[in-house]
Parts: sequence; C-alpha cells; structure tokens
Amino acid sequence: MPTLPPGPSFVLRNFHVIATPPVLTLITAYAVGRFFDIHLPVWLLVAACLTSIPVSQFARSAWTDLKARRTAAALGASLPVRVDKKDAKPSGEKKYPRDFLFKLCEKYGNTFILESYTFKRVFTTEPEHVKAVLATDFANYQKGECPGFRSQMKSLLGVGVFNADDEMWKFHRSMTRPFFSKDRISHFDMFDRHATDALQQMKYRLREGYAVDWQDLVSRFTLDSATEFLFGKDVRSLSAGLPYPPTSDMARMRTSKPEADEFASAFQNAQLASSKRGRFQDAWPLAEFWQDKVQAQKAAIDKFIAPLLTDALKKKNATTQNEKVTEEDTLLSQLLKVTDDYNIIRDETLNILLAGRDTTACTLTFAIYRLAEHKDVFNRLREEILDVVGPTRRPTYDDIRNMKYLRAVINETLRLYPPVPMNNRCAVKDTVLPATSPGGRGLFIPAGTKVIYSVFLMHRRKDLWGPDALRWDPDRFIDERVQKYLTPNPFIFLPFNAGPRICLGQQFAYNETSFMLVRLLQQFTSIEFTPEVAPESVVPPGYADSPGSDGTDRVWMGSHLTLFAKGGLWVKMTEATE
Ligand code: HEM
Repeated sequence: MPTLPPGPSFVLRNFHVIATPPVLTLITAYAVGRFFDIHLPVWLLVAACLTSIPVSQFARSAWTDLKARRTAAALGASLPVRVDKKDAKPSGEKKYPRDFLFKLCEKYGNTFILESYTFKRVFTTEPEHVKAVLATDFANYQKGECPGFRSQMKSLLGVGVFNADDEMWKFHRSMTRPFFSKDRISHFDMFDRHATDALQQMKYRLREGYAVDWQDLVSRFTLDSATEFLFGKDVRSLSAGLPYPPTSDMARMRTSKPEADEFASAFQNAQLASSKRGRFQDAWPLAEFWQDKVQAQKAAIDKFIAPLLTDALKKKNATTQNEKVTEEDTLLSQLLKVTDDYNIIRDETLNILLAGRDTTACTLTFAIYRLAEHKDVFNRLREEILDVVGPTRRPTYDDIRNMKYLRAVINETLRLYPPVPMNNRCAVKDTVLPATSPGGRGLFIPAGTKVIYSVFLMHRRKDLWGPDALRWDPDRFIDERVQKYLTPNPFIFLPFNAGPRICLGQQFAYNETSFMLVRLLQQFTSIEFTPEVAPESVVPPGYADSPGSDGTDRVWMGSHLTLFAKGGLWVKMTEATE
C-alpha cells in the first residue's frame, strides 16, 4: 500500500488538534450572530480562527500547570524550579558544548523545567533522579510517546531494541542478549584484522609526512568490525583509503573508492538527518513535507544489508530448523533462529550498528586526543602495555582484563567525553522524583513529561567528583578518589546507562577500545595533536571561560546522537623502532 509523504500524513494525523479551535470559534461566532444579532466582520473572524490555535494551546498548558501544582501538593511534592524564559536560550553553536546548561545548573540547581512555547521538559544532572528514571522507577519512564527520540528515529531504526518499549523492547533485548556472550565479544581475530589494516594504512600516510585523521580512521575500524560482527561481512570502509589533511596539497587527490564509502556516508547522513529533526520535535514532518530525508539515505544502507538478509533467509529455509549456534555465527544468524521476519531482523541489526559504532569510535577518538595532550599518561600506559603484552604479541582477553591503567584511561575518557552526552525518557504515569536532601520534597513529574538527563554535565560536577573534576586524570579511577566519590555513589558515572536498559555492548566496547589502544601503543612511541592542518577543527573562542571546562580543551566538540570532534582529530605519531 503506498504511504503518504511525511507532511500530509502529519497533517491528517493532527487534523483534530489544528481544526478543533477554529471550528469552535466559528460555531461560537454563529451562535453570537444568531442569538444576539452581533455579526463579526470577516477579517475579525479569520483573525479569531487563526489565533484560536495558539490560544487554545496556552489555555491547555495553563490548565495542565494548575493540575500539576494541585497534584504535587496533594502528594507532598513540589514542582521542579522553572527556568526563566530569558535564560533558556542556548548560547550559540560556537560555545563549549552544553555551555548554557552548565550556566542554568549554576543558577537553578541540578533539576529544572525548561520551557519553549508551551512545551515543557524537565532537565536533570542529579544522580538520584537519573537513578529513578533508569532503574528504581524504570516502569514509569519509557523512550515513549513524548515528542522526540522515537518519532525522530523511526525512519532509521524502526522499532528495534534501541527505539522500542514494553513487550517489543523485551522481545528485542532477549533475542539479542545471548549474542553478547564472553566468547563472541572477545572476537579478537576480527579486531586484529581490522586494526592491522587501519594501523598499516596510517603508517603509510605518516611516512609520507602527512597527519592522519584518527577520528576518521577509527570510525572506519569500528564500522568494519561492527558490520562483520553483525552480518558476517564487513562494508570494507577502510579500503576507501584515508583522507589527506584539508590544508595539504594532496587533499583533492584522495584515492577514495566511492562504493566503499557509500554505506558509511549514508549511515552518517541518516543519523545527522534524524538528529536535525530534534529542532522541530514531533512536528519534523512539516520540515520534510514531501520527502523523508532519512529514507533517501536508507536506500543506500539497504543496498548493503538487503542482499545479506535475503541470502541468509533463503539459506535458513534450505536447512534444518533450530541448529545450534556455532562460533562462526553472526548476530544475523542468531536472529534468524528466532524469527524470519525481514523487517525485524533489519531493524535490529541497524539498531545495534547505530548503538555500537560511533560510541566506540568516539571513545577511541577522545582517548587519543587526551593521550596526545598528556605525555606522562601516554608513557605510563605504554609501559603497562609493554609489560603485560610486550611489543608485538596480540593481547588476550585476560591481558586486557588485567591492565588496570588501561581501563582507567578508558573510563576517564568516558567520564569527560561520554559518547552519549544527553538522553531522555518520557514519564508514562504521574510520578515523583526522590527528594535529594533530608526532609526535602520530591519533585512531581506529570505523565507525558519528557525528562532529559545529561551525563556529560553530571560527569563534570565538582560536588560529585571533587574540586579537580574538570581535569582529565585517569588516576581518579585507581587512587583514593574511587572510595571517596565513586564507590558510595556509583550512579555518578553512567556512560553506559544503568538499570534494565543498560548498554548490551559495554564489554564488547571495552574489548574493542582496549584492543585498538594496545595495538597502537605497541607500535607508536608518541602522538602529536595537530589541529592546525584542518582549519575546521580549530576550537572557536568561548572555550576558555566555560563553567564546564578547565579551559584546556583544544578539540571543537559537536554532537548529533553521539559526541564527535568537529573537523576530525588530526594527529602525527612516531613509529616504534624497538
Ligand atoms: C563506548 C562505547 C559505548 C557506549 C558509551 C554506549 C552507551 C550506551 C548507552 C548510553 C545506551 C543507552 C541508550 C538508551 O537507553 O537510551 C546504550 C544502549 C545500548 N548499547 Fe551501547 N554503548 C557503547 C557501545 C556499544 C556497542 C559496541 C554495542 C554493540 C555492539 C552496544 C549496544 C547497545 C545496545 C543494543 C543498547 C540498547 C539496550 C536497550 O535499550 O535495552 N553499545 N549504549
């Protein structure tokens, strides 16, 4: 059945909301004319009909506020403090990320209401509140029906594990979970092949005397690893070759093979297009009236996935039922044992690709950025790697588990540069966030409220992490600060989320990140950060005086669904000779 374009479909779905106030206005005008003989001029009637839409929305909003205040009082709770509208505007694209939110927290505390037009959402960086949303009051918060994530992401993700709630989510999670067993996530053969390929290409480029965009390199590494893990066949994005620095004479002569980049750029563009919808909330179809911009990218993504899926489905039908999963099995073949619904399998694999690819690339990007800036940490980490693994041997699962400093470097990177900096949930029923001080009141959250939480801000709070919270210092995950801050309050560190929806790929991500860092530091003795070769990546003014930064950041951060370095992370490295 042909589907309507997004705009007309949105208008039809919301026709009653748009049409009811003008229709009521017309009925009232007719009644006034009929019974009181007062006839409004046409221009006034038209103006009244047009203004009736926002007026009805404000009236509804005022009524909801009143109801919320009464229910909160009845429950012995308060409403979160409301941010003054004049303070609620972001401070502009070129500031430190979330700069305006840091300032709002300083002024209004760690949980408050942000309002634009009649749309209110609660924002929090309070561990107790995040804990309630993700764990202790899990049933009351879903990805849900609030304006935002699900509707924006549906064209790309369908209803896979990342985007689903209730029974559908349980179905997807239980179907996918067995695949993340220790054996499979320690698939070091696969990591090794792609890491070797990536590092070899990097060496050639460095030997030519050019800097390398590490972010681009690890995005290809994680894409090839993830697609192989999921489908049993990688998209070979590394084979497209590496870009030259934009300021170099070679920049225009990149030897890319467009087909190798097609999947990667379609996937990237689909994410960008999905996250741009955030500006319009659920009204995004009006901005893409005749064409869903994500669908256009999805065609290129499907070009890679469809033949693999169709082929796998055909094979499944040709073999006996319920064969045991063997070591070579991919997530795709695991899913085929549970269902042969093409759409469910496609959605699920794409969800995991989205969940797992950029997040790990982001961790590797910011770890290298910080290692380049902290030579002492680099040297100490390299020493640990050479002690435990040596200069050439492939690391094992146990090696990685035993390298405490390596884990601290990764955790400290995840703390200051959490790949998923912001997230949100929708309250499905009236509920109360717990009081955060003895004798204090809980905060009432009416059903339908969007609750946004930011681990980016929470991970940088000095009252939670100590006076040096803004400094990148892996020792804080090893020394007495662990007992002082983290052990008594584990919800202050949530790069992977918490509760029933905790990241399924956490261990996979630690393994993949560790593996790449070990391989890299075995082969290189130093890293130099060279942002000057890519003008785009040079940080804008406004970084030094942000309340969220210690003023030392030299990377211009951006985020769509995940955090990234704008313009790339350009580095030079020195090869080991030993
Ligand atoms: C450093 C790397 C990673 C970070 C920081 C990270 C972070 C997260 C976060 C914050 C969520 C919660 C999202 C939400 O509920 O709104 C999540 C969920 C998820 N992650 Fe990860 N992730 C990483 C790597 C991976 C990898 C490598 C995979 C798979 C190969 C993966 C698979 C998933 C899945 C399937 C979910 C959905 C769980 C659910 O909703 O039940 N993640 N991840």
